[in-house]
Amino acid sequence: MSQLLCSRLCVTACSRSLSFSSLSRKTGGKWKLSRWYTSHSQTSTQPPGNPLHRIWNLTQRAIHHSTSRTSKSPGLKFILGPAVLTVSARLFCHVACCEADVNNNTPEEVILKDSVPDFKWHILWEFVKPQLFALIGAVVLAFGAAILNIQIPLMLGDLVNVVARYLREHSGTYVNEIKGPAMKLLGLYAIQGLLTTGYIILLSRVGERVASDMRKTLFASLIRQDVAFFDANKTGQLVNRLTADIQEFKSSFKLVISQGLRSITQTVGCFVSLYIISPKLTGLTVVVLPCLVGAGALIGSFLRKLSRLAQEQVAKATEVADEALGNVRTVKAFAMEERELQLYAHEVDKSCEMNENLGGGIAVFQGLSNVALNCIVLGTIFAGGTLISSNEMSPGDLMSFLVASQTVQRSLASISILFGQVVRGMSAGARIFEYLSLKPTIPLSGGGRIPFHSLIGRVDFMNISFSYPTRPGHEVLKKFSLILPPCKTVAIVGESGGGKSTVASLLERFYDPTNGVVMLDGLDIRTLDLAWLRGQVIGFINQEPVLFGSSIMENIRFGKPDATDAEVISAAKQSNAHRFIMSFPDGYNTMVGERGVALSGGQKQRIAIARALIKNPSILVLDEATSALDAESEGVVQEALDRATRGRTVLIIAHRLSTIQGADLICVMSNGRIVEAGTHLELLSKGGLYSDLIRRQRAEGQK
Ligand SMILES: Nc1ncnc2c1ncn2[C@@H]1O[C@H](COP(=O)(O)OP(=O)(O)OP(=O)(O)O)[C@@H](O)[C@H]1O
Repeated sequence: MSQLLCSRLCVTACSRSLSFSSLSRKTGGKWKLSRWYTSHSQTSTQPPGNPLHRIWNLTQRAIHHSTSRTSKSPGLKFILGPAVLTVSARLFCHVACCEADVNNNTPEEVILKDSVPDFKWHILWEFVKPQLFALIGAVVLAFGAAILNIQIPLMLGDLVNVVARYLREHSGTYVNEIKGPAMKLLGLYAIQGLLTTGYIILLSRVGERVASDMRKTLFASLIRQDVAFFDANKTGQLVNRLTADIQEFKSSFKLVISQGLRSITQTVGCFVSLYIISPKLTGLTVVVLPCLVGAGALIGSFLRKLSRLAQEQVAKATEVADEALGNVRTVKAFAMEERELQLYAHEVDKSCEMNENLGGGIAVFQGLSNVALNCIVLGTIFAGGTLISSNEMSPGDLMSFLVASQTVQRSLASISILFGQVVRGMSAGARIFEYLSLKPTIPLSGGGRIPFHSLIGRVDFMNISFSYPTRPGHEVLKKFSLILPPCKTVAIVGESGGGKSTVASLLERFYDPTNGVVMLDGLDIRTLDLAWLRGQVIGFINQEPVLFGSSIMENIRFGKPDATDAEVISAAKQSNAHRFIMSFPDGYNTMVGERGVALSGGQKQRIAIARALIKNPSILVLDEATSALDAESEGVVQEALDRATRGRTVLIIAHRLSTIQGADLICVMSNGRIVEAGTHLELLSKGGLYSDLIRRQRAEGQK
């Protein structure tokens, strides 16, 4: 907001200067010029008859004296001060505006919030390399546009000098006099327009291509990470890298090339122009500059602090609402609506108060900026007029100084905004690159072998010890050993948290054991091709199957991307899904909704079974596949599972003991170890943990 205001004022001041010259051409008279300027000052921001008006008249008289060469100027010392303000106070306003960039994080905030990893230039280079020609083109065009921008103030000065000469000498016709420099200027504007269009087109092409390459590479890198990586990193955070961070990086990248290059070139170039026009004014500017930057930084940091506090308060209020709405059933069950309402209202009131304070701060700041901006323009005209009257400057020089100083101010303001943007962009880039250079500890491809012989399907867990990487101190499996004989069904039961699902995860090679080996047909699974192992050997069905938001056909085909429609239908028939699928109007083309919301639990489970069966796996892992279903659904799904498990090595992780009584081997797990093993009848006759579990479940079932 404050920046907007500043730019508006900057544009106003600039357009005043430009219109000043153009009107002088149109009217051809100095007093008309003054009337125009005075009336504009009055109608836009100044009350009539204010001191500004008087200063302008004095300046105008000085110009008049200068052109008629009849009088001497007042002392230079009285006028240099205001002129210096032209550049420096505008800079002050811009710096303060940037500091008070209340809607964005400032560099310091970004640095404090995240511990930013190193920015890896070589990774950026890999993305930029394919776009190098377009990028060089954009840089050259942007540079050209900036160089022309340095020329424009000087040419405007020439134009004003022509007007002034005409006023003085009245030689030739006005149009003839002005035609040459005006046409040159027009030509310059046209070329600058073309260069600007060209570099923006090229730059946005480069930016978009770099960003889309980055997105694809980042997604590829993320999706290939192992499961442990996803245990340690929140999904929201990862999605943020793909969206917000890449967007931020792209904006910064484009801004640095366009605005950065242009602003630096213009600042240096226009400073040289300012020095050539008036070394004294320029010298004083350089002296005053640091004080104003300091003052701007102080005001800015105060406003920034207010803004941060207000934002934190808004976040607190949102948190309260989020929690209440997210747990609305609990809130209602305890009749706590009123209490939640009060909590929310309290936080919202606090945030309102803080935002009002911030608004007040910004308003005072903007008021000061406004006054400063107007004073500066007037100061320059006053000072410039005095210099003109002492023959140290021509009216054209004054024009050039005004426009060049405005260009410097705008460029410096852009650079200070840019600095924040560069820090934000580099932090975003560093976070993206951090994930790009990650290597998965269990790579999907990487030289693993595919056995030549057809699989027998024997699995050996040999002396396995395992801790999850996110909890290295907590040993989940302790010297765990188990054999899954080929084409037999082995069930694991036991207390919650005993490590049953962990066994299945190790077979899928979601994790590697800390000690011990998992063997498939006598081969260490770490030596096998992982994509083959997961894609063709092992079928996995868990308690809450996750479907993708596409059609039923596509969801089943997820198990085997090259499967024909006939194969999909056959898998659906095996899993008892065909009939219900055909009862939908769109059949296999029915969309299942996000995460399968448009289907019942039993229907989703049968589609998941079809998805696992379509790849005809030698080994099937069922992790509590029926425990979330009601009795009726369980019957249909169980029937499908019985059919699916025939002729395969099956590992069942079970809660409901009724579903595994027919298993060839039942293992009871406790505290990361197998404590009992045998058939259902053998274990019952032992009267140990298993019969306890059965007794408890029967008792619960009778309640
Ligand atoms: N991704 C993980 N990261 C860290 N610890 C985990 C992770 N998954 C499971 N654990 C821990 O490992 C232990 C065994 O969990 P596991 O899921 O294998 O038990 P379970 O026997 O299948 O339990 P349940 O029957 O309740 O599903 C538990 O203490 C659990 O907290």
